[in-house]
Amino acid sequence: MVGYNFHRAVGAIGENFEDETRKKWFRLDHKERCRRISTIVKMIDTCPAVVHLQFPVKMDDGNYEIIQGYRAHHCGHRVPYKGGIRFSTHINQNEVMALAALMSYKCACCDIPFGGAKGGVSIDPKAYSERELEKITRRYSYELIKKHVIGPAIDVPAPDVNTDPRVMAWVMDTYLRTTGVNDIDNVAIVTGKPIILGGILGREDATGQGVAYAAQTILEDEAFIQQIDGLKPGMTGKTVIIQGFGNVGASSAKYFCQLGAKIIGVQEYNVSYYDPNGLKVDEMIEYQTEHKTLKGYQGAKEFQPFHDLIFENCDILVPAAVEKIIKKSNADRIKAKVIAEGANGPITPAADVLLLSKKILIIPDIYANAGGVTVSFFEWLKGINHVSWGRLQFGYEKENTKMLFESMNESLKDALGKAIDMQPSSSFARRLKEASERDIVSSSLNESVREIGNELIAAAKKYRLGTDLRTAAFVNAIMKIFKTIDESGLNYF
Ligand SMILES: NC(=O)C1=CN([C@@H]2O[C@H](COP(=O)(O)OP(=O)(O)OC[C@H]3O[C@@H](n4cnc5c(N)ncnc54)[C@H](OP(=O)(O)O)[C@@H]3O)[C@@H](O)[C@H]2O)C=CC1
Ligand SMILES: O=C(O)CCC(=O)C(=O)O
Repeated sequence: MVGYNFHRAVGAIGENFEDETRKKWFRLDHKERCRRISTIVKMIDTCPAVVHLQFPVKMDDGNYEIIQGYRAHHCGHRVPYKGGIRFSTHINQNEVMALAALMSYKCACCDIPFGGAKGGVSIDPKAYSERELEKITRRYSYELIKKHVIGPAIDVPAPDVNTDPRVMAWVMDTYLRTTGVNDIDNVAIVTGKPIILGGILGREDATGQGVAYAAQTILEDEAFIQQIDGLKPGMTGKTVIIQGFGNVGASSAKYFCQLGAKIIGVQEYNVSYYDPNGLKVDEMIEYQTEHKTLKGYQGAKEFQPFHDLIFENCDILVPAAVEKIIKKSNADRIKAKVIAEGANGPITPAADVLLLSKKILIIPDIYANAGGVTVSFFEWLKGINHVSWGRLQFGYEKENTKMLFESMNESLKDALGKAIDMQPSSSFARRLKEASERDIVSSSLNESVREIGNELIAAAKKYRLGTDLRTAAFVNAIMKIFKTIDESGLNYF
C-alpha cells in the first residue's frame, strides 16, 4: 500500500525532479542526471534496516514464552529516526517496514526533522498481566538498546496501538538504568512519556487534536472544497462518525466538538453508539476510562449491526482504529463526504481510487494524524534542552505586558491630561495568568497543521491532482526528502 502511494506520487512529480536538479547539477548531462535522480528515488523507496528479535520471558505461572519483536528504520536522511511501538498479534516484519516508511513520509510532509521508524511486539496485551507486560517491554527495549537500535540520538520510540505513557516509562527506565546512565539526554530516548518523567503537556491529545484541525484547515479552503459535491466549507454543524475510541479516536472526538462539529456515531471493536442529535463525548470518555471499554454505556442507543456504522450518512468519517478498514469490497458503501484518516493506512489503494472517483475527499494519514509526532518533536526538544516550554519566558512576558499597559496609561495621561487605567481584557488576563506549556504546544501544533494543509492544497494545484490530497502529501514529502539527500550527497564513505 505504502509503495503504491509512493510510486503514484513519483509519477506525478515526473519531470519536476529534473527541473529541481538541473541548475545544481548543470555539469551532468540528461542521462547522468536521470541516473542520480533514480538512485535517490530508490533510496527513498527502500527500507534499509529491520531488526527481528526473539527472546524468552518468564510468565506469572512459571512458564517461559518466546516473544517476537521488531523495529524498522526507513529513511535516515534525518536522524534520529522516529515512530511508535505497537503491541499487536498482527505485527510482523513487513508491517513495521511499511509503517516505518509511512513515518518517513509523515515527518517530511509535516516538516518534522526525523527519519521514519516503527516497532512492535507480537502479543495481545489483553492476555498478559501488568507485571508480564512490563517484563516484555523491558526485555524488548534492552535488546534494542544494546544493539544501538534505539537511543536519544538514534531512534526515539513513542506510543502507538495498545501502548501508552506507562509503556514509554518502562522503555525509558530500562535505558536510564543500563547504557543510558551516563547520557545526559537520556530522558529523550522516548516521547509520549508521563509528565512527571519529562513528558510534555498535550502529547496525549495531540494526534486527535491534529486530526480535527487538519480537517478544519482543508474544510476552510472554499475554492478547494467547491470541488466536492454537496460539501459546504467550514466545520460548524458537520456530522462526524468515528471508528476506534482509543487515544486517537477519543481525543479527535473531543476536538471536533470544540470546533463546532457534532459526533453522531462511535464504532468500537465490539459495540457502536449512534445519536443523530449528537453523542455526549465527555461522558463516553469518562465511561471508557473507568470501564476500559465502551460496552455497557447507557447514555446512547446501540447501533446494529455494530460493525456497519462507518457506512452511515455523515459529513466526516474518522477511521481511528487499524489499517485496511476501507477496501475494494466495501468502499462503495461509504456515504461520508470527507474521510479524515486518524489511523495509519485505513484505506487500501483500490478503495482509494474508488473513493476519489466518487469525489469523496480523503485527508490522508501522513498529514491528518501527524499531530502526534509533531508534539513528540516538541517533547524530544524539551528532553535535550532540559527545560519545559515556557519556563524561562512566562515570568518575563508577564512583566513585559504589565509594563506595556503602564506605559500606555502614562502616554494616554500625557496626551489626554487625565488618568487612564487600561487593563487587559478578561480572556487576555486569564491567558497571562494561566499560561502553560500546553498553550505553547497547542498553538504551535495548530499553526503547523494550518501551514502544511495550505502546502498540500498548493501541491494539489501545482501537480494538477484535483482533490487527491494523498498524492499531494506524498509529493510534498518525497520532494523534501529528495532535496535533503541530494544536498547531502550520495556517497556516504
Ligand atoms: N497514538 C498516536 O499518537 C498515534 C496513533 N496513530 C494511529 O492511530 C490508530 C489508532 O491508534 P491509537 O489510538 O494510539 O490506538 P489505541 O490502542 O489507543 O486505540 C485503538 C482503538 O481502536 C479499537 N479498535 C481496534 N480494532 C477495531 C475495529 N476493527 N473496529 C473498531 N474499533 C477497533 C480498539 O479497541 P480495543 O482496545 O478493544 O482493541 C481501541 O479502542 C493506529 O492506526 C495508529 O497507528 C497515528 C498517529 C499517532
Ligand atoms: O509520536 C511519534 O513519535 C510517532 C507516532 C506514530 O507512531 C505515528 O505517527 O504513527
